[in-house]
Amino acid sequence: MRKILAIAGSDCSGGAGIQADLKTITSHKMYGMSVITALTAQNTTGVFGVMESTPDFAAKQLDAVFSDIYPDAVKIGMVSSKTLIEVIAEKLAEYKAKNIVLDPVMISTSGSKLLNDDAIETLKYKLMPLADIITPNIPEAECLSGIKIKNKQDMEEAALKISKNFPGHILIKGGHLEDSSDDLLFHDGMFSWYNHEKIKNTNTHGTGCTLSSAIACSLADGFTVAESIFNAKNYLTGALNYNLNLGKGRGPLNHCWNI
Ligand SMILES: Nc1ncnc2c1ncn2[C@@H]1O[C@H](COP(=O)(O)OP(=O)(O)OP(=O)(O)O)[C@@H](O)[C@H]1O
Ligand SMILES: Cc1ncc(CO)c(N)n1
Repeated sequence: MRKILAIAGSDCSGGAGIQADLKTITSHKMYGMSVITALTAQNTTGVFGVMESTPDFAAKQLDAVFSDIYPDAVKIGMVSSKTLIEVIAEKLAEYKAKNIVLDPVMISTSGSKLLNDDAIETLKYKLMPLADIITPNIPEAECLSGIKIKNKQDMEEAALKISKNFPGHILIKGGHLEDSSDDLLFHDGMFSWYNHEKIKNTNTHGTGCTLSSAIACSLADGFTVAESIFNAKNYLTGALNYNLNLGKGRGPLNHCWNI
């Protein structure tokens, strides 16, 4: 049984965060574990409150997991503060965690801030170096690169800029583009595009969390990063295509589609 650890925030409405991660991991028939970095009060319409874990308590959770059931892959999502990022980076290095997928969560689909401004540098220089792959969406790639992204050419330019500080795989997700949702992978000087038909479904809450967890599952199974992205996109397409329609805003995905 493959074991996957998700380090992320809780979304009480079940669409994003730890809930999306654990649903994705279970749908892959793997064993999911969680280190919860924050509780959020949110639903399909917005984020109404955030209560962070203390850094000490996050460290205790990481010790409890790593000292007992060593994960085959780790997905990192929402980590909102500098001190939390620091403690997570220290623990992942101490335990020599492998197959690390970092989704640098900054803002929710509904537009709420999930990362403090003073934590961006720590994310860039302490957590990113530990990751095998980072999966920023367009606003996150803009923040990491300092480039305004309006089209696919800008995505390539942003990836090149991010690669100056990060040698791993950079997947810029295109879900926020108007006329496509193509994702760009940059690694070792090479661009690869994951072209995909844009599905007519506005219920996209948790797509980013789902994609990064699904990538972690395939990495744990021994697939390469490029293969893992391909598998994860297939999983995500199934969950989006189901057209689940819950809540009054941007609803969640259906993780039961392939069980
Ligand atoms: N309408 C769509 N049709 C097909 N794929 C989509 C669609 N919307 C998003 N995706 C895919 O979902 C994944 C996540 O993309 P997106 O850019 O929305 O991430 P995100 O903003 O981090 O997600 P989240 O809503 O969880 O914050 C990408 O692989 C993207 O291509
Ligand atoms: C807890 C959490 N993590 C990530 C996101 C981004 O979708 C969210 N909305 N909530």
